[in-house]
Amino acid sequence: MTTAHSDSLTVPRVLSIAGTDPTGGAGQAADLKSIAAMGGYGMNVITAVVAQNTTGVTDIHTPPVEILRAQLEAVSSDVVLDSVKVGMLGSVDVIETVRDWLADVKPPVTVVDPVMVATAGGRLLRAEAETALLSLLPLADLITPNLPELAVLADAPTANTWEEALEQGRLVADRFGARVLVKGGHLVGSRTPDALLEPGRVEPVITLDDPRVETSNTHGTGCSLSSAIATLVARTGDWAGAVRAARSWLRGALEHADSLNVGHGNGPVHHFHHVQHLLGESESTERFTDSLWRGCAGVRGQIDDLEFIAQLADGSLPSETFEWYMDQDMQYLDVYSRALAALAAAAPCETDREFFAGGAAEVVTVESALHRSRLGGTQPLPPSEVTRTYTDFLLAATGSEPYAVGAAAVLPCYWLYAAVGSALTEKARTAGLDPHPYGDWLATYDSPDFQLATERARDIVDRVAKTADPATRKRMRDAFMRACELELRFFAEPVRRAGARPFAVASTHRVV
Ligand SMILES: Nc1ncnc2c1ncn2[C@@H]1O[C@H](COP(=O)(O)OP(=O)(O)O)[C@@H](O)[C@H]1O
Ligand SMILES: Cc1ncc(COP(=O)(O)OP(=O)(O)O)c(N)n1
Repeated sequence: MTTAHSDSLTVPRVLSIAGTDPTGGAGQAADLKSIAAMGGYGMNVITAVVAQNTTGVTDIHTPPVEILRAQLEAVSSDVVLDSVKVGMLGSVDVIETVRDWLADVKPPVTVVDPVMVATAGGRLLRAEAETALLSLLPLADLITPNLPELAVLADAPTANTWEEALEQGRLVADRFGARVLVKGGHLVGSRTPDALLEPGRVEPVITLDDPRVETSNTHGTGCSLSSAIATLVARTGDWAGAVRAARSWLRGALEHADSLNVGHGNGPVHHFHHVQHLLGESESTERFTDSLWRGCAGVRGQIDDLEFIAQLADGSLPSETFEWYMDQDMQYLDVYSRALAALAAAAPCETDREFFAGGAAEVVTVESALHRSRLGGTQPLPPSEVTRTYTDFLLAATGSEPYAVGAAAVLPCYWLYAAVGSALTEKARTAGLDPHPYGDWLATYDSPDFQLATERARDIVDRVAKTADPATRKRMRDAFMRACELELRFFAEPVRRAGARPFAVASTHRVV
């Protein structure tokens, strides 16, 4: 067949004739995504309804050929087809119906992926249909078999080396008078070569060879590649260029496959990895901690609205309420210092170790000094239920959870205090209170040193999140949110308690 393309063909109309995959990684779903990803307009005719997922095929229903013929007729009687990609056919009847339709319609581009077996397991072409498939292949412009399929077409054992694969490819191209894309995805080794062969020609038109992408999420790569080529060649007529561009796109899809988190077996590739940045939340631009900060916006709003915060800002907070808060905060900080020391011990690098060890010491010396000077050397009250819950959580997160989760758990104590410190200082300045009754407390958290420490804590969480697996990132997110909620309760507790019963005033503190 010839390739009739037009330079003005900006959105090629591409028909996929294929089976289904309800998990969306292979077959008709992969074809439509790949066609769209390559800028084509995708359409599809279903050959078989396949019960499959990322772990294998469990059942196949083949609709009557009358409905297949009716689908083919419906689309080709209405739409001009610029390209057709043929995938799973399954049975002799289906093959013959599609073959007769192709012979009748003569699409300008026909790419046949001779689907036989799903890599995850399960036959997709009945054994007795293999011979019938051979009768359809002369209608193809390009055949894209994987190595086991190539062996069936070449009537030979599956190739173990690239040279053997090329030899079989030449034979198949000559036998069917069609281009063959020999694909090395099933070769053992660190590279994945592909070569485009033409009938009557010994040397490949083009050979492309890259290191294998380290991922087990390769479900549907063959379907995706063949429909991408079918789309690109319809636009340009350049087979070698289409193979090169489709392969390069597929490589990106494989590199981003692990980010999808679909299924428990060999998951799909990320067909739209190249446009992810248009969603405004690309992995490359948004910091992990930015998404955490957005996630705790509700809690931050509740903190801002607390009476405790409003009264701290305008200086109207009763001194005994502030002293009770300081008492609990001192107890909290003693534990927080131990949590930071645990992170220092678990830190994977010197920079983190130095940061958390320094933080542990700083909490004891600077912040506790502020508290002690305010409380005048009194013995602490029993910790409130909120204080105990928060400190127990921190010790568990930094003592028994992975380092990444512990680092996320201690971050709110830096970040929320830095935010509250700056906002309150600003409000206090606006209120014109000089001296402010709690000015020394505000200055501690608004100080450049504390703001810088907060930035460094964020950097650490962002860095460890980059290499964390999705499950750990979720635990980091959960730990961060839990700590934010406990911060809210911690800030709310002094006023809530003051309203609940008379205050245990400073005189109840025992002198050290
Ligand atoms: N891990 C991988 N890294 C890079 N390219 C791969 C990888 N696995 C498959 N490919 C490429 O995906 C395409 C389809 O591969 P293949 O596995 O041979 O076909 P099929 O999916 O039909 O079994 C080929 O271009 C192949 O080189
Ligand atoms: C309906 C359907 N068609 C084809 C396949 C095979 O997909 P393929 O892209 O060849 O790759 P694997 O996922 O099998 O490696 C399928 N599974 N389902």
